[in-house]
Amino acid sequence: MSNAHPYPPHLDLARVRSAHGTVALPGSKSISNRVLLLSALAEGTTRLSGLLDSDDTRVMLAALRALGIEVEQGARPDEVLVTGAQRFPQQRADLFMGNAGTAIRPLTAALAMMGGQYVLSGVPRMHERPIGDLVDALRMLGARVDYQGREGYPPLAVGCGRPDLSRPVCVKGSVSSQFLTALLLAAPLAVQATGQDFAIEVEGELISKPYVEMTLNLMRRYGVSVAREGWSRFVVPAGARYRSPGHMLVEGDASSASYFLALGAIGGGPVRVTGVGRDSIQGDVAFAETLRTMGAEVEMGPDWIETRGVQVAEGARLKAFDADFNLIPDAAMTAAVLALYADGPCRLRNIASWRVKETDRIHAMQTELAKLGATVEATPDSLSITPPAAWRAAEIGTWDDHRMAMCFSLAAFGPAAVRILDPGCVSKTFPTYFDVYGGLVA
Ligand SMILES: O=C(O)C1=C[C@@H](OP(=O)(O)O)[C@@H](O)[C@H](O)C1
Ligand SMILES: C=C(OP(=O)(O)O)C(=O)O
Repeated sequence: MSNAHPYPPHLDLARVRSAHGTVALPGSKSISNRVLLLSALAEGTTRLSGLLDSDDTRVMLAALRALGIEVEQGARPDEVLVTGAQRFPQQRADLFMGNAGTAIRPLTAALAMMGGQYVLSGVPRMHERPIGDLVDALRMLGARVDYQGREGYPPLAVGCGRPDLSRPVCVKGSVSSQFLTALLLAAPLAVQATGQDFAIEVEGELISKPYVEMTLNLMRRYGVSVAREGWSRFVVPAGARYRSPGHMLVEGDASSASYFLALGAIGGGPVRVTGVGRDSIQGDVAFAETLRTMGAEVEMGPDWIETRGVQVAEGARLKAFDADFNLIPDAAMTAAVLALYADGPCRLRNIASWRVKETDRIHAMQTELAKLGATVEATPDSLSITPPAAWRAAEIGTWDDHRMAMCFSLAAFGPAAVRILDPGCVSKTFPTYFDVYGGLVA
């Protein structure tokens, strides 16, 4: 993992009035880490193009290499060739997963299905992010997974259990959808041994549903079709086995797109992002609809989105909103900062998962928006934001959360000076974010 942060310890944002231009998006984090794992578990070699290069994908790549998977650089810088092994060649490894939920959760499930001697750990915050619901499900199957520190959290030790997939397993879906995603992705590794279908039942409410849809879509491209009954039961067929599709093009990241689409909505525009559009398999493209309800004009093609809007620096306002953001938890942070420019109080509902992500995002967002002069009320699962009557200059803490840094860049359209602390934390998913941002605003 590169620690070469291209940014200084803090960044004083230039006050800006307008935004326009076109951005070719970096690859989707969620798709990149899924297809890296799927390719590693598939028969054959997969050429992955458009892969994201950031902390989250680097920890996944390093883990796969440590597990004995052959990964070669492709002909282009954003291309790798992954040669799959249906089992990981290395039976022992210590794997550092940074703060990447999309790496540690699916890998834990895959390693537990195979058995071996593995340790998975991460940065201190990763050791505060829950994984107990996944571990419970894996143990129910007979896998061996032990906590090395606090019960319910990484670091984890995976041992040699004997997962038995002939009975259904239950997993809770209310804390993170990544636990269900992890079980789905890993199931074909053990289902072959049983000669029977394997059922996963979801207990309680499932959050962040579009990410599960993305998992199913990508599994299909690798030859495994999962049958389902709504969101409560998923059946992986007997004999399921991953086969390389040969080539996979990773879409641009729809969550990263949200910052630029927001720039078009508050800086006049037009701002166009390329790499995601109408044909995307990422739920966060629905953020374009959120912008529409705030008054922005949105156009979409198969693989691009363009926004135009008002100029908030000239005193224009976005329309206030009150909405359920459970389906787009990541892009929802962008909406929270846009509330600074709304014509009335705004509310984000059903976002409890924010509390267990890179930081407690409800608390972090409340703290930093308040510094700028907004009135913010938080509940366990919602945030109400009244735009500032009088803006105040602020040093914005980013809480080691890439999205805090990226979405607060939108505060530069306000009348007060804004300093972003530790802007380098964007390296989790978008190492060059502030350069791209700088190319769009004036
Ligand atoms: O499966 C995925 O790729 C993701 C699922 C979401 O997490 P939750 O299911 O924990 O909300 C999202 O916030 C995360 O950035 C990526
Ligand atoms: C929640 C996020 O990441 P993770 O994949 O680590 O859960 C995120 O990127 O906003």
